[in-house]
Amino acid sequence: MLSIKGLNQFYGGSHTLWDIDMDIPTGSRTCLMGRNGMGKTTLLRCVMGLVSASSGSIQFGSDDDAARLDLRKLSADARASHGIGYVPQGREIFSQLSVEENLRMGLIAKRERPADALERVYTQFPVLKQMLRRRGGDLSGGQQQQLAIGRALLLQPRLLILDEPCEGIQPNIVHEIGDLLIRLNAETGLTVLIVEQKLPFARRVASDFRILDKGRAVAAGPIADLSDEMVRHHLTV
Ligand SMILES: Nc1ncnc2c1ncn2[C@@H]1O[C@H](COP(=O)(O)OP(=O)(O)OP(=O)(O)O)[C@@H](O)[C@H]1O
Repeated sequence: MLSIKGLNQFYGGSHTLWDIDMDIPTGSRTCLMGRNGMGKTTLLRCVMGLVSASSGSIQFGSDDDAARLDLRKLSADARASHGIGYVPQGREIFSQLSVEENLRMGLIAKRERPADALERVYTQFPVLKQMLRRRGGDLSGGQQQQLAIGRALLLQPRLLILDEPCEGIQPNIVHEIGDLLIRLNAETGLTVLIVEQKLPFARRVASDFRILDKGRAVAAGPIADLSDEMVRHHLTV
């Protein structure tokens, strides 16, 4: 679904991502892990076109898709409309806009009737329907996260990328978000790429893991192969 090869990225003179090779299989729920500051958000932002890579390739499309897209040639907007949904770290809800207005911001590139797309999201997140007129800033952290995920799902992505969606959210909502990702993946085949530092969540929700350490991809495999040794070496603070 996503194939990254030889990717390097710099912030000014600071070399942040080093020769990253990483495959995200179609239909997987892959958890990108690593300690703080190791480059996880930067890698997601390279995929979304929000920071530019200095070299390497990022290909997107089904594994048997002859017409795979070279994402580095597309603008950030075009990447979203080609089927990549993104829930950024910190959610980026417009706090002065209503829930409905926040959702409509996700529909800008949509050809389908907005009402149908919105109804689909309300079915997945009934709490959003009850709160349509509330301001985004008045929602709890968990409700804001559901709003951010709902907004990303409006364009019916094939790949959903989430950056630490459970940060600052109460445990029962964290559990619900995990259930939602598992259900969407099972029912619609949505491929999920998630940055998450909480091990129990990763072990419950992910099918696969990838680890970044000091800007390098150092370990990968099915989540069942994530060993205590890898955790100690690359993840424990
Ligand atoms: N806009 C920026 N300009 C300069 N340096 C940056 C910028 N954003 C991040 N960095 C640096 O790049 C490195 C990787 O940061 P990044 O946020 O990608 O890591 P991360 O693994 O997502 O960390 P966290 O878990 O804390 O979000 C860090 O050293 C960080 O300080």
